[in-house]
This record gives sequence, C-alpha cells and structure tokens, in this order.
Amino acid sequence: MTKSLKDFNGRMLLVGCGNMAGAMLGRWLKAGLDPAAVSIVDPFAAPRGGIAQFASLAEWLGAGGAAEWVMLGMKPQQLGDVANELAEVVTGETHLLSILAGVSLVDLAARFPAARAQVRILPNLAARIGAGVSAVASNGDADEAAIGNLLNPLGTVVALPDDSTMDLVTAFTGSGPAFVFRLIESYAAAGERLGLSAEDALKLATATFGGATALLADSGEKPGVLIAQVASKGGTTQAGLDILDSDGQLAALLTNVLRAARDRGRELADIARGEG
Ligand SMILES: NC(=O)C1=CN([C@@H]2O[C@H](COP(=O)(O)OP(=O)(O)OC[C@H]3O[C@@H](n4cnc5c(N)ncnc54)[C@H](O)[C@@H]3O)[C@@H](O)[C@H]2O)C=CC1
Ligand SMILES: O=C(O)[C@@H]1CCC=N1
Repeated sequence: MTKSLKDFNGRMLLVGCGNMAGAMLGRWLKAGLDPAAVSIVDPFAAPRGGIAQFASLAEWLGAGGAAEWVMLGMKPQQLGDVANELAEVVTGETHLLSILAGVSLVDLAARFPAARAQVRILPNLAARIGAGVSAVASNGDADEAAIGNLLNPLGTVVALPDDSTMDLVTAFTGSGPAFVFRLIESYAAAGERLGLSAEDALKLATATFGGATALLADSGEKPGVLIAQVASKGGTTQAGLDILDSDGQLAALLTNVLRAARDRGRELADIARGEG
C-alpha cells in the first residue's frame, strides 16, 4: 500500500488537535496530504500554517465547513461537549475516526449512528516520526484501503477483528512510549547514582535502548536468543539479570502497570458516556 497521501480523496476535520492528533497530522502533511483538505476545530490548538482553524464547530459550520473524514482528537472526557453538535454533521458519507482512549465502537455508534463507518484507531506518539503503532478496528462500511493509506505513513498498522482488546492495546502501545521513556529515565538515573554524569547517563541509556530494540527488530530473533548472546556465563550481565529476574518481580510490576492503564480506559469510557 502506498505511503503517499497525495491522492487522498476527501476533506478531513480534526476535532481536537493536541499532542497526538497533531503528531498524526504532521506526518500526514509530510506524506503529501493537502493542507487545504484539512480543518481543525480546537479552542486552544497552536496555529498551523496553511490549515483552516476554528475555535468551535459552530464557527466551522458558519464558514461552510464540510468533511467526509472526521477525527476525534480531544480527550475522552470532552466527548459529551462535542458529540451532540458534531452528530448533526456526521452523515452517511462520513467516516468517523476516533483516537479516544476507552471509547468503544459501540459508544461511537451510539453517538454517531448516521456515520458511514465508525473507526477506532489507537495510535502512539512515535507516529510523529513515522515509527508509531496504530491499532484499528471499525464498524460499518469502512473504506479499508483509504484507512490503510492514512495509517501507513504513521508506522506499523495492526488491524484488529473488533475492539474487544483495544483497552489493553491502548495501555500496551498507546501508553507504551511513556512507559519506555520512564524506564530509560530510571536507567539513566541509576547510572548517574552509580557515578556517570547526568548528560552521559541519558545519552548512553537512550543509545542502549535504541540500539537494542533496533537489533531485536532487525534480527528477527526472540529476545532470549539475544540475551544469551550478551550474557556470558558467570559474567557481568548475568550478575545484573539475577537481580532483574528475582522472584518474578519485573513481570509482576509490568503486569500491574498494564492492568492499571487498561482499566483506566474503561473508566474513561464511563466518563465519556456521562456515567463516571
Ligand atoms: N498522547 C498520546 O500519546 C495518545 C493519545 N491518545 C488519545 O488522543 C486524545 C488526545 O490526547 P492528547 O493529544 O494527548 O491530548 P492534548 O491535550 O494534547 O490534546 C487535546 C486537544 O483537544 C483540544 N480540545 C479541548 N476541548 C475541546 C473541544 N471541546 N473541542 C475540540 N477540541 C478540544 C485541546 O485544546 C487540545 O489541543 C485522547 O483522547 C487520548 O486518549 C491516544 C493514543 C496516544
Ligand atoms: O494517557 C492517555 O490517556 C492517552 C491514551 C494512550 C496514551 N495517552
């Protein structure tokens, strides 16, 4: 599938364009999306040259706004604020895309029943450099080729048969970069505590995590195979692994991290339905 969006056919409205939707938009523009085909409705978004921006849906409609592609990019807690007004502009021609954590396809279909398709996308911030992960599931008459064209420039795309695992995926790949950044930060802090300068520690930690993940992806091996290539019997690595592996603490910690993030998605969905 092409990574160019030059031929993307349709007008796109972004309702909310902060960190995540802004990262997607930046990548789409790099991939050739015509800025004239995009509008943003966001009361606080930073100005973006060449793109029509509005503080409210009423203002966008007043300016003759129309779009076949509408993407929800605000917080799930704000769905109630925008849904009623937006539902009026979502017709049988509209693909309603949502990157909102927690909010299910069933919730989207209830809010936007007239849409041609409801499409739940769970991107991550590395979309900014085309190295993200987007999980996608849809409902209705979705144009899968067009959706693929939109998501491919953002990085890896995983199509799910339905959105039953999307809250877990949200924790895993959506929140995932923040967990990785925290691990790197903590690794660097530990290096600093043991004697490295702060600058060297962060530089070395970033390069070590980056190199290791690049090698893992390039090798096609399982992590255990590469661990064995680093850890000499009775050597330094094994001494560290013995701490990392003790009592299954790392596995338990990461399971708890993902469970908490996944379950928060369910709570956000309740809030978005006005039930939280
Ligand atoms: N940040 C991330 O890495 C990821 C975020 N998401 C989802 O993306 C969505 C946005 O998250 P962020 O970009 O992190 O938040 P953000 O706070 O950076 O962006 C939200 C934007 O919505 C705007 N906004 C607020 N009220 C609005 C309204 N009534 N109408 C239109 N726009 C309004 C804000 O001005 C802001 O620019 C959330 O639903 C989140 O669950 C999903 C995956 C990853
Ligand atoms: O923290 C959040 O709620 C959003 C969803 C995944 C990443 N950021």
